[in-house]
Amino acid sequence: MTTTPARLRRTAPPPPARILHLGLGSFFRAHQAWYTATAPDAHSWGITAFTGRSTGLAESLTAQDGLYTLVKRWPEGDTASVVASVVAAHPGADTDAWVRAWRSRELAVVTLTVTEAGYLPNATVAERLVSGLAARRTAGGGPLAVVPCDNLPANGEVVRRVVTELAESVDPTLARWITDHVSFVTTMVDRITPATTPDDVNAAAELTGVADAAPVFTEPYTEWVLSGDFPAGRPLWEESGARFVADVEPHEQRKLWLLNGGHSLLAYAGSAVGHETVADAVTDPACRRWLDQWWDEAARYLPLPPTEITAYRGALLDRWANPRIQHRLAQIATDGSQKIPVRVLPVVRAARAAHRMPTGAIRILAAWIRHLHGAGAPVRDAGAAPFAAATSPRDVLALFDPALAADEDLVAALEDALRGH
Ligand SMILES: NC(=O)c1ccc[n+]([C@@H]2O[C@H](COP(=O)([O-])OP(=O)(O)OC[C@H]3O[C@@H](n4cnc5c(N)ncnc54)[C@H](O)[C@@H]3O)[C@@H](O)[C@H]2O)c1
Ligand SMILES: O=P(O)(O)OC[C@@H](O)[C@@H](O)[C@H](O)[C@H](O)CO
Repeated sequence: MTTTPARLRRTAPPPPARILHLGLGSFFRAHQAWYTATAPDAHSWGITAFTGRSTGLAESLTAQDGLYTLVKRWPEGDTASVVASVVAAHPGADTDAWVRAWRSRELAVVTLTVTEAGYLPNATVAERLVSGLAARRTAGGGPLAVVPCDNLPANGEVVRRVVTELAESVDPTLARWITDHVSFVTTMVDRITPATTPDDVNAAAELTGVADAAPVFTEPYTEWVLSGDFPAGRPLWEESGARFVADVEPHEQRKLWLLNGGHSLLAYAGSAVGHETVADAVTDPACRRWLDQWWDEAARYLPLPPTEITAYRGALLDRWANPRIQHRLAQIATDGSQKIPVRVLPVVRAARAAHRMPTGAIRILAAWIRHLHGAGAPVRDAGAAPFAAATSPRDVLALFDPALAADEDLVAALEDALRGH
């Protein structure tokens, strides 16, 4: 006799929705929602989450009361828990729910995971935030904190700038209200969370015996470093392992250059030699050599003790070698035009200022240019067109930064790398 699998259902009232999230996807559910759900005051902090546009995930989560299974993939096996912090899930197009959430007096924190491209001036994120803040002001709502959680340096400052500039152009009194009522928090986030596959959905059901249309698979490691004020309070995230610091920058540079820069190297150079996942590429001796060269170069400019950097590099190798995390290089390769400037170019500039030639960084740039012309992972990047149309390496550099294009030695080294020297 076959039995119908159990479904995820809440058995207790949900916590009040005091957090709003934009960018309901895998990473938010493995990271911010998990920190909230595992904090000792989880009963006081529920999350209303919105997708960018899609409807599927919001529908699946609504059908299971916002609950989902978080599977941690240890090298030796999986462990599962149910995350209960998401109390409502809406498609991004549900503007009524959006305005309602912003007008709520309970709302204290707004978190974001909208990809690097979401912070570009032509993206709709700033518009959505400004519309929400305007609705809040009209409703007489109180102060709150906006907490971006994308891989972007000084992400709090970036959001502050795009939101206040847009508000200023729409209604200068709204811009002043935002300055008085909204705190923009800067964060560094880390937890490798590949997109969930249909096989993962089956694996989660087998592991737990419960049908879940939207499980999330992630690595055991997690890190969250934050700096900024929370004028209306926040969950006790530090009890779940988050760190509150005066300056996020050194942590952010360590992570963006070593982890994300290393990922981009493998995504372009590793996929070009036939690798599909990070775990495959990192066990290839040639890729490891390229990685070590890039890490040695980037490490010179990190304002951190060498022992800390060495320990982080060792931890990264362990995390990436976990064969049970199927992190596809094609996923990491997306939106290179937004990622290269934050992951690679700061090291290029620092090296050139020190009269060094950053050969490891040049390898990443050359591999990315080849990728734009068909090598390795497919190109999925709305900003790629001008770079793909550039007729020389100098023109590619000029699109990023004219000062780099004026550096004759750097241009020559990039041309050499593209000729395969
Ligand atoms: N996956 C990871 O390992 C990881 C780790 C650290 C940080 N991040 C950050 O989180 C982001 C999302 O990763 P994910 O794995 O959750 O991806 P995902 O595809 O599962 O979810 C992304 C969500 O963001 C929404 N979105 C995308 N662009 C948007 C925009 N312009 N405006 C509004 N919403 C938008 C999508 O619709 C979706 O709801 C990454 O781009 C990265 O900046 C991811
Ligand atoms: O998520 P993205 O697209 O910004 O970048 C891809 C990966 O480099 C990234 O997701 C890392 O896995 C993550 O930043 C680890 O915390």
